[in-house]
Amino acid sequence: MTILIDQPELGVEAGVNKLDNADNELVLDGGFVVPQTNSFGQTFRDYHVESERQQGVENFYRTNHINQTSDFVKRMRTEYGKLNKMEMGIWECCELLNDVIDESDPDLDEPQIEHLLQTAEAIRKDYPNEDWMHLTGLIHDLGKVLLHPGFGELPQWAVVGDTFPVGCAFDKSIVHHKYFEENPDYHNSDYNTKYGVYLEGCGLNNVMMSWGHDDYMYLVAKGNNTTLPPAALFIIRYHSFYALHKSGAYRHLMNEEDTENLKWLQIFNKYDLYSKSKVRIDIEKVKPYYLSLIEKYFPAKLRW
Ligand SMILES: O[C@H]1[C@H](O)[C@@H](O)[C@H](O)[C@@H](O)[C@H]1O
Ligand SMILES: [Fe+2]
Ligand SMILES: [Fe+2]
Repeated sequence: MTILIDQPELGVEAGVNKLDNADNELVLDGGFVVPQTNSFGQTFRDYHVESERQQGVENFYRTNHINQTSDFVKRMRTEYGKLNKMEMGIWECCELLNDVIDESDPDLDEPQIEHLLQTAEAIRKDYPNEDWMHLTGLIHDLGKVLLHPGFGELPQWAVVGDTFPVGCAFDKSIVHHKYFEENPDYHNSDYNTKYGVYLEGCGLNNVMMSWGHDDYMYLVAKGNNTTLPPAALFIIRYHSFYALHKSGAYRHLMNEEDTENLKWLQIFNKYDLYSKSKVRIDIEKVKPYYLSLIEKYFPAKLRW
């Protein structure tokens, strides 16, 4: 059963379907107003502006780009696909993320649980009837538990940051692309062409993505027989694939189903990205609603 409770104020003005309001803030499909700047007063996803996080984020991408090889991804998918690391419920996992900070993110330095709820609540404001999207917002980053000791305490470069296909050429639109020059796959002629090991229109399901929280959470959701719709699984799996959903690269690998799902991902992305603000959510107040969604779409305990 889904419990309906009042949605707390998110601290944003109600808007209508228009592009700009008087303060030049982007207004999305409903009431959620996109802020112009992140918590640090900078524009979102600016990887070059001088800020307290810039150097750390750039170092992060350097190690990430050097180490994410086709071989590495194969090993990780096999190992973590076993889902034999832990047993726990979805909410338990949200709480585990309480002390995780993401070093790849120039826009956010808050505990992850805040980000999960901010995303979910922002979506709920504009899409009140799509409860599957609310839950997708809540769980999309849960794969970051890979950073925890119980999961082998993987390094940040193997868990967070934007993702990209391995096994074919790294697109120029990928953040800090120059660091791929130190990745062995960059010099491997099987892997460094436009198609690499893939065929035109083969479908993203057949493409190996750099290893991280997206693909892991996808494996967890699928392996535990979630009843969430395919679009939700697509969002979870590719939400960090900015080269695709923001820059339009790698479309030659997509099939028709991917094209349909991509529309939902692009809607989702606005809430994932622009809800990163200092707006606080009263966790205890919204918890009963999310527990009811978890019960609707997941078993009580999952294998991780
Ligand atoms: O730094 C961020 C963060 O790690 C997000 O969770 C991920 O989805 C983004 O793609 C990434 O750029
Ligand atoms: Fe993410
Ligand atoms: Fe996120």
